[in-house]
Amino acid sequence: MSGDTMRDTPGRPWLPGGPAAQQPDWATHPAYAESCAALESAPALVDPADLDRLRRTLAVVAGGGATVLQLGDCAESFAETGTDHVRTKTAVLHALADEVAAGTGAPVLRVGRIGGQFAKPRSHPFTEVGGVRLPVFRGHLVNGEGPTHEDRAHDPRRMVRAYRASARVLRELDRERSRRAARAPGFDDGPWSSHDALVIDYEARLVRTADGRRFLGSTHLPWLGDRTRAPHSAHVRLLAAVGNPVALKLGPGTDPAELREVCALLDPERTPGRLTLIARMGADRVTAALPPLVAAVRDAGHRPVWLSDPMHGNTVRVAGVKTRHLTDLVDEATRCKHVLEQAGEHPAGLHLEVAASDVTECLGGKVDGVERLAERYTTLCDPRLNPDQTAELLRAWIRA
Ligand SMILES: O=C[C@H](O)[C@H](O)COP(=O)(O)O
Ligand SMILES: C=C(OP(=O)(O)O)C(=O)O
Ligand SMILES: [Mn+2]
Repeated sequence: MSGDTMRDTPGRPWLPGGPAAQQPDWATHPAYAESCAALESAPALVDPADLDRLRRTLAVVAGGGATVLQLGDCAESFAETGTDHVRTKTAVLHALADEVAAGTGAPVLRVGRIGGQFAKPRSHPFTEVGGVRLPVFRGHLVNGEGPTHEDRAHDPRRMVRAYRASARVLRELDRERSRRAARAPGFDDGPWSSHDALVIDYEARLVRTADGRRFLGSTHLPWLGDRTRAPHSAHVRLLAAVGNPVALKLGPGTDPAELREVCALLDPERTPGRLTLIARMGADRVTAALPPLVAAVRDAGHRPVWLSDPMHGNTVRVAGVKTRHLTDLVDEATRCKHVLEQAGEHPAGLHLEVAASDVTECLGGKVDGVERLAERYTTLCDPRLNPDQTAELLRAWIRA
């Protein structure tokens, strides 16, 4: 995106109507209009032909012929979008996916929470740091994590920085996919990008048209979080209007009738590979909460890819620190697998928050006590597994 193009040829935005939860408060910022215009005239970050390719691969997954590993940071950092960072992250994704492929005997589709995972829905708008009340950190697309009012201010210029950071990452993913395709043509296993399509100002201004069809130009596989998937929300209207494969997070409060309504809006033609549903119920709730949802979706004729996110329903505070117990994650992932198998569905894989380095944010494996959490606790938002903990979880899931 060159500066000149950004200013001289403002596009005509397509914007979804409807209420939008969890949005930044920045419409009166002096740089708001200019930042939106910059995005409107910027090229799409993904190729629409790739979106069809990914959808076809997801259709293979939905039919039981492959599994999916979708993982990465809870919140990506602008500071970790250089080529070396991306290569380190994709190397971890491939190493873990290769283990799953060896363990299941089936190909593994590799999807990162990467190349745009810069916006976070939060439980509370404010937080207290050292006795000072500050706006909560909402991801680098919206504000900074520093504990000052200045850093926490919502700044629309960050949308342009997010676009540029995503462009760097996605270019590297494209190169990586081409290298893999040249080495092993056939099953198109990625790595593909995905993120929570949370900030409507950003996402809607990256909607583009190709061959008369709209597509979301910010990522390959956008998902909607558990807090933003209401049937007539701007978020659902946004994803209903674009041709990308799309995903939804489903928490324990998901109502089967409401889910059917959303699935009908997102997947009216029952297109194989269009819809991925990610259960994030909590280890204690998945066995009761998931079966009615599986039945509702299937009875309505959809054939989604079913994934388990065992992270977001199992966050706890231990000695004031946000963490997750690996044992809970194993419990939820394996229970989810059993529920899906009993319902005659393919347990298609896992959606995980994983760091590319040896962090100490979740309890389990070598992180064997609360006192160890402080050693390398570097996440910008939720606690991530390190690669060893992830491998342990994957082995348990494969065995279950
Ligand atoms: O990543 C997901 C959410 O942003 C996160 O779980 C919310 O965390 P919070 O409850 O600390 O706001
Ligand atoms: C916010 C997230 O998840 P959920 O919407 O499931 O809470 C996330 O994946 O980081
Ligand atoms: Mn998270």
